Amino acid sequence: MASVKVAVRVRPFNRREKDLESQCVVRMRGNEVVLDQSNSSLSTSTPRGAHQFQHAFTFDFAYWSHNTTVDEFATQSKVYQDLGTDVVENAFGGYNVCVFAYGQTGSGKTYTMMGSEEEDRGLIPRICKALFDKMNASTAQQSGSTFRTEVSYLEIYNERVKDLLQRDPSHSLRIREHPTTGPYVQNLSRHLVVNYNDILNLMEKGNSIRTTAQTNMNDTSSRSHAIFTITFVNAGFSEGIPHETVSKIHLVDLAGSERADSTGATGQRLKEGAHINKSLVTLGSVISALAEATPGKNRSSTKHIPYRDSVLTWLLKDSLGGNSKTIMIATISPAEVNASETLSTLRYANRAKNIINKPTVNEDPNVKLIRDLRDEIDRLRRGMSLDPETLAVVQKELAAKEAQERTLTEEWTEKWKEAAIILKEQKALALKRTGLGVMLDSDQPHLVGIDEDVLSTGITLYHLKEGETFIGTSLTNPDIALKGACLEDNHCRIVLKNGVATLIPFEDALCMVNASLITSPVKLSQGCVVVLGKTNMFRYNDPKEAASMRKNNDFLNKQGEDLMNRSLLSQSLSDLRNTNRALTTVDGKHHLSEGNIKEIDYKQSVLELISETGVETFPQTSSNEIPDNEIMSAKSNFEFEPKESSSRDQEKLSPSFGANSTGDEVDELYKLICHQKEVIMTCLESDQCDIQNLNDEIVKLKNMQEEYTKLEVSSMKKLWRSVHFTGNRFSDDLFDSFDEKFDALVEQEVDRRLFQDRVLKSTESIARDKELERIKRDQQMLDLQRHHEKEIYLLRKRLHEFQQVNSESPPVTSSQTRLPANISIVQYQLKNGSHVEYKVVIWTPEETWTLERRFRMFRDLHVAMCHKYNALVQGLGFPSRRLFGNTSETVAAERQHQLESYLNALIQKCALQRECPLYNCFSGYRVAFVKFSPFFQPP
Ligand SMILES: Nc1ncnc2c1ncn2[C@@H]1O[C@H](COP(=O)(O)OP(=O)(O)OP(=O)(O)O)[C@@H](O)[C@H]1O
Repeated sequence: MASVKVAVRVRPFNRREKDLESQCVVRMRGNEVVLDQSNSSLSTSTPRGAHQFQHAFTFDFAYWSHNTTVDEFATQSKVYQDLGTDVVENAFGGYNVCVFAYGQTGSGKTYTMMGSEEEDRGLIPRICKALFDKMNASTAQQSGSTFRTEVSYLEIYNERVKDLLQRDPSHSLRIREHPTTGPYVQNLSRHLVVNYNDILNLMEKGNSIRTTAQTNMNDTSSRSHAIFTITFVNAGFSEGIPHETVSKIHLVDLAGSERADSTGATGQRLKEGAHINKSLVTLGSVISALAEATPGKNRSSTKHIPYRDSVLTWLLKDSLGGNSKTIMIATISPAEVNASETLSTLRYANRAKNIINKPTVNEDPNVKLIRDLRDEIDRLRRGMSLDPETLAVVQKELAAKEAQERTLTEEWTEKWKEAAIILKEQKALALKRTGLGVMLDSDQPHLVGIDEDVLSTGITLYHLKEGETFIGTSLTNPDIALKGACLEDNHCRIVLKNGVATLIPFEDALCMVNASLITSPVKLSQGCVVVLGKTNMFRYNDPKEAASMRKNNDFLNKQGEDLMNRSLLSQSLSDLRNTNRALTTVDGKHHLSEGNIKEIDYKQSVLELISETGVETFPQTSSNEIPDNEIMSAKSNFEFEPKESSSRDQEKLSPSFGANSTGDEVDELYKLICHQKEVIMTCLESDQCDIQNLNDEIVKLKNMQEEYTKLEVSSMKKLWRSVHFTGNRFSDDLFDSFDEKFDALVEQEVDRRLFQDRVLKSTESIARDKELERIKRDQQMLDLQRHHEKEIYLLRKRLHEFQQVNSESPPVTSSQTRLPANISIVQYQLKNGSHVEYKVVIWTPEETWTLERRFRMFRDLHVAMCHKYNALVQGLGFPSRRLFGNTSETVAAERQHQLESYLNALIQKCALQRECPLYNCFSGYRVAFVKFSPFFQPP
């Protein structure tokens, strides 16, 4: 049994409270919180009278974060030390934990739970960091424990549950109740995380989706309850006894309780507020009901707990009065204006102190059974020495228990080992999104399967073990089981030692590394291509070697040629086996040349294609050439072993084979291909080359070329078949015809590659030119815009001077007052590595001055303006608050534009208001701006 721990935190005055010159009515003495409340600050229900009320409450912790000047000031770090460290300890101990922040809107819940900038991080990121630090320390000490951490993040908005970590969080999820583990959200995504950064990224992603809005009380008010859940598994052996615990850590940032009048909510905001209040009222009822329930008695029979009355309480059922160690943080405002809401929060928190939970260690049931059996065995062993009469019975029982314990331990150990391997591999693997693509990466040496089967759709990644990894067919039960042509049962092994992988082929096994046949051990290096048998192709990756090569620019010099060979994955698989001869190096660059391609034994692949029909083919040779004597022997085979033939087959053997309809089709197609190439070249050479159009034409050409190859191969197949089935003489005509077709195919292939090379180069240069052109155009536009802005102001200045000289000139109309200045944010800079400062230039007809302002100052300006000009400023698109990444380049660049537009829109809108110091301003701009807001005070 453990009661809910309750902490109270008071925040600094916010701008509204400062503007109202509110008094601080909260005091703290140790863990006691005192609220001094005069009748003026009481709610309307309080009786009138000139009394001063004092309310004192004692909590487990009281945090004074109102002003930094006093010693008791509680920082984010202090709050973490008191509350967060316990959360981490309990998670490691296998307990469920829940931390939730409750309080009036704008009282500091999100600040306490999430925090903001690096040094101001709140409880959730600090807990996550400590959790991983502890896991890493435990792994470094080789404690034998393995960990698995998963996170999920949801929000309850208008009583609907949304997944904050899904691409499309618009749908709402259903809540179900498991008979033993309690309520859960069906289909909520769970994400495996292996380090702190993974968690931060997910948190940032969720926070950016979370529903927030601006209210009078808070410029980024959370309009939903958010539950960040970490599921943490800790498994391993200690002193020969297995242990496995699972703990759930719920970190909850509730939406704020609010009064419609103080938040200024209407429409959607009012509806949200009603839902928020409803669930918080239910939370209050649950807390009251639990607090009133007598500890020790069966609560459900004595008091109904209305968990199901709201989604929030239903989901937090276990955390309130159930299996969890729970902490409540009540956040309050120090101001007199909020005294009645502060009192209600303190009463709420005071009640929560009385909730008694029943936390238990969430141990794997099998592990628990093993431990119980061990205790039982120890007890039986002790009994053996004491009572010789019952010895036989005890011995029998002991043997049975020991056997049961052994089996269970073995089973668990197996499961644990497997889980540890999977976890290790999962740790090594990372799935990253890169633009439209998804990149599967690993930090261990591995082979990536390149499947020759066009129907295969997945990617296979094989990690290499330290030591030996055997590769063969499934018959020998190797580490990597493959199938395919020319694969030996025991094909090869890869030895990984001190980060170096060596491929050792078994006798007669067909293994190639970078297209060279290997018969003795070969060291594998980053990017090399391994072919095992005829159809299994892999790329070897060694992430450490790749990193060091990247660092030393090795891939640009020393191993240039080798790496180019490796990059031949873009070539067809048959070619890849012959890459050594497919390229020549001239001036360090690689070129495909006709001669080289002739050397690629293209004939070999065509022969392979033909052989698919089951027709005898020329035997293969290691040099991939077809020696004349082999052809002669094939010829004689056909001559001396005649086979029966049909008259249809006979027809096909006609010497005029090349002139049949297929031949015409081929010729026609060839012409079309030539024409298509013309089309593409014309498109490339034109100034208006449209890339999309070009791509379509290239696809057409590719299809034609494929069709051409297909037709040629099929005509050759027919030829072969006719020779085979008729047993006819292998005439010189036929042989020439066959040879001719080979040549045509080879020529076509050479042509295709040269053309492809040419198109590629032209496309790249077009794309580059277009990009440069675009950048130049943008720059010119920008310069022009700046120039115009300057000119407009000079003209306005002259107009103004003219008006002053000529006092009879007509008064300025309000439409002329619209733009008293123009504001540009010309650059931003990272200061002291901790925050970004934006350089703001204010151009007025009189003068120009420059300011350096950080984001926080813009926000203060916005809050002040909202307060002063209200609805006018609300919709101006002030950039939303980011919890993390404020110092990142992307966020700063994005904000630069947003803030610039915001400032210009702000002065445009406000300058039209009579009460605004910029209204009808035609001189003394600087003074008017400073009066408008101290933000514009020149340095
Ligand atoms: N302890 C604190 N120290 C400094 N600033 C604080 C503190 N607590 C809150 N603030 C500031 O007060 C403002 C409101 O805080 P926050 O957004 O955390 O309130 P909230 O209770 O989460 O509000 P809501 O319920 O509307 O979401 C923020 O600008 C925040 O930076």
